[in-house]
Amino acid sequence: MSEPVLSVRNLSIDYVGAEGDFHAVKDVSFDIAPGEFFGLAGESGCGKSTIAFAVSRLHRPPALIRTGSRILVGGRDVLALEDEALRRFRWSEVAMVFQSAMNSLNPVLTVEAQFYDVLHAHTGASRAEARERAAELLKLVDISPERLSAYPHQMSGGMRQRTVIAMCLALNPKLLIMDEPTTALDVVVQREILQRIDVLRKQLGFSVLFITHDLGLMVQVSDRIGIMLEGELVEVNDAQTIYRAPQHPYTKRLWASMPRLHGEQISAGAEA
Ligand SMILES: Nc1ncnc2c1ncn2[C@@H]1O[C@H](COP(=O)(O)OP(=O)(O)OP(=O)(O)O)[C@@H](O)[C@H]1O
Repeated sequence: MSEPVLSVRNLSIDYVGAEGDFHAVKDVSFDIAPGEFFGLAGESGCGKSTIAFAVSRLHRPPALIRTGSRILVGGRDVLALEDEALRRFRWSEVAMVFQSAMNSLNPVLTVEAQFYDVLHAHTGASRAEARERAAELLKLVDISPERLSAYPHQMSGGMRQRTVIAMCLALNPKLLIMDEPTTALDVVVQREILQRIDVLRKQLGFSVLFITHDLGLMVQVSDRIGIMLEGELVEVNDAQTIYRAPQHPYTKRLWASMPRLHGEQISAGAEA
């Protein structure tokens, strides 16, 4: 495999509390290759978001990354980045779409003004340059450039979410992290957005770390999938193996607990 875009090694994260520490992530290691779509699945509370926040260096106390943990992006030690390097790292190397990202747009600014803020701060773009780039980016996510003058409340939830994704792609990041990016949207819109991301990552070459509870959806869009259980990564395999021949008993249990897809018995869960 060529040099990974993301390399997580022995990552352990605690939430430090007065009554003791809670071990949310326990000695987790995995790699994501250039252009790869990597899914992270597991039940609520197993530590998926905690990993996503650490990789973006957005974790805050009481989260504490334990000594010996390593996170490398393009070979650079993310945990050692200081202020200015960290500012450049965010957006340009790793961009993150949050669970409720569509509500993270500023309600009192037009879409154009929000693109300008990001592009001007990171590339020094003028208003005209930012407008041109923003129009290009909106087209990538199937939004007409006419929407540049819209305010967030004038767009549907799906359109707002696609706008956030377009903003995340503004500086050509190597890695796009999506933590339940479409959970609040209806199923058809969810799938359309993920299919669009899939086309874009093939076109633009970025990698994706995708987090969701929906294992069925994850299998459809991911190349490889990691399964987490209570802070540990218990299985990493290609998506088809996770679906057809899961190795870990917990992966089998996850399938068994899921509703059947298209009326078809999910063989993996059924055999478990
Ligand atoms: N700020 C915090 N303080 C204390 N414990 C926390 C904090 N944030 C998360 N946790 C705990 O850490 C564990 C992992 O949480 P995390 O949000 O990473 O899980 P998750 O797998 O992403 O869950 P979900 O799918 O529900 O988002 C959970 O048990 C959670 O309660």
